[in-house]
Amino acid sequence: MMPAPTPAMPSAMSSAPPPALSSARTPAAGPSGRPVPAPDAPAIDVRGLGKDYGGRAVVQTLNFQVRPGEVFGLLGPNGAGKTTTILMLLGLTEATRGQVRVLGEDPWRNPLAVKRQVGYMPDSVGFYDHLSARDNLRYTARLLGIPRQERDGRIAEALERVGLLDRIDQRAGTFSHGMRRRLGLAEILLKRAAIAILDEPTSGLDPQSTEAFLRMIEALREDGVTVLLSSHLLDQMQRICDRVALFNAGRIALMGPVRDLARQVLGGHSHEVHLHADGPELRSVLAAVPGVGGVRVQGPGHYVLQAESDVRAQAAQAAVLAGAQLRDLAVDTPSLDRIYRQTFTEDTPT
Ligand SMILES: Nc1ncnc2c1ncn2[C@@H]1O[C@H](COP(=O)(O)OP(=O)(O)OP(=O)(O)O)[C@@H](O)[C@H]1O
Repeated sequence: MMPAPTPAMPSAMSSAPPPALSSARTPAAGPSGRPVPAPDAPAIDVRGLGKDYGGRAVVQTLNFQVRPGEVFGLLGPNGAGKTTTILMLLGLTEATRGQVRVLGEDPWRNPLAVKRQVGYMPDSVGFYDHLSARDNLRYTARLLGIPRQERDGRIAEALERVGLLDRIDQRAGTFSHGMRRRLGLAEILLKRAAIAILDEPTSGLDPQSTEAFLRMIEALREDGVTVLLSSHLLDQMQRICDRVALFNAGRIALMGPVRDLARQVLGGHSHEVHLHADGPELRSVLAAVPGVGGVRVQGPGHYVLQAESDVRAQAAQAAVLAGAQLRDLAVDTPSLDRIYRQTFTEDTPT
């Protein structure tokens, strides 16, 4: 493969075989003789997974499943254990405990079977700097065994999708950080991987490049690719992830769709409506608006409504009918950053 700064794939397994995962496979065998994953099996199935370095658990005991076609985010601060988890999913480092199946395969026992179907973009993408984008991808295409007559067409298609077709003959060594990331994604597209694993995909990108990259990840989802990504940029990822696992100190502290996490952490509500109005005491009027679960007064004439949905219109109408003069109205759906901060300041794991 290309000279990415990642450890080499292990060629043999060195631990006792783990017990079979309960639902990840059907007993049927495919043409290779290997078990074929059931159609409803998770794309990635992680059970009790952990990793120790020097006697210290850097990944504790993870349990999560990623469904086919889902965009799943492993999110948390630097050093939380996200990259170590990804390396275990790829069979690039051996788990100390627990089990992983990627498309029904054990990545430590069958790293090549996993590698065939999984595209990986590491935190720092490595290419042959003296070669053009086209030649870097030709090299990859040869390693992937893509038939010669298909290679150039697929390379052009992949580069077009990441917006690098006009740079096809430019040397990778002259590419900016953002362009290298896009070239990394082109490699995954070239491979037609069923799963894309992206480590910190938008780290170091300016806002415009970040936006472009997020759209490219959304396009992967539209293609039915399962995406697992890691990031410490929680708010950027909140938009594109179907579900997130929030990491803290090697553990998943919260997992689910962002809106569910907001409900869990913010007292059962997913929206806050801020209403500023001059006039009579409005608290009881606003509390009676359908869908409002609670009202707090945050300052003079500043009411905060906790609700299950965006109730701005109903709240404004109720305030005006009660004789108030509306000054400002806004809705706030809590950001992942806020959920994270709130969780870990109130409940800091040891
Ligand atoms: N090969 C190693 N030997 C010893 N400790 C390691 C090794 N690799 C990672 N660690 C430690 O494991 C912990 C988790 O690191 P990891 O890289 O998985 O975190 P991360 O969440 O991906 O953060 P980052 O985004 O900074 O990479 C850190 O404390 C790190 O120092």
